[in-house]
Amino acid sequence: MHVAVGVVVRSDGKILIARRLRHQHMGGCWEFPGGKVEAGESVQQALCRELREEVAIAVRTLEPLVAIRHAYREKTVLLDTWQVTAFSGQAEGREGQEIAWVALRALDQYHFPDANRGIITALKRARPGTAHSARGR
Ligand SMILES: Nc1nc2c([nH]c(=O)n2[C@@H]2O[C@H](COP(=O)(O)OP(=O)(O)OP(=O)(O)O)[C@@H](O)[C@H]2O)c(=O)[nH]1
Ligand SMILES: [Mg+2]
Repeated sequence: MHVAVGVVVRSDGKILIARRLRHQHMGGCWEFPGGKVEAGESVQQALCRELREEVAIAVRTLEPLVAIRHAYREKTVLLDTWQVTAFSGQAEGREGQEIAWVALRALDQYHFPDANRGIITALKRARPGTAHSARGR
């Protein structure tokens, strides 16, 4: 399962996380917002759509962070993860989910699915790069 995942970074450096709903896979865990890439969609398009649907933000620029393949007992996911370096809108949990803005060093205090370990490691290593436009992809 190909999943578009967004690490949304605010100007103060804090990162957007959301809490998965009880009935979902990994319910109760915190996540970086995102969702499945649908047929005919690029990963960037999926990411823009999911962030609008789930947390009401419009992506302006993004850059690749890391892709993590992880096998859960029930399924294997490819977390195609992008850093969102500019966006507009006020984040809110559009599906009734809790959201939080947290500092990178505070992420360890939240419980994420096992697959996310590699994302957090990559994030800690990440250096500012060249932002790619979200348009025209
Ligand atoms: N969005 C997101 N999904 C993650 C993360 N970590 C992780 O293991 N996943 C897994 O990736 C899979 C797909 O993500 P999703 O459930 O958000 O997909 P979606 O928004 O299209 O869901 P839907 O089927 O309710 O419409 C889930 O099995 C989820 O548990 C993460 O940080 N963010
Ligand atoms: Mg989702």
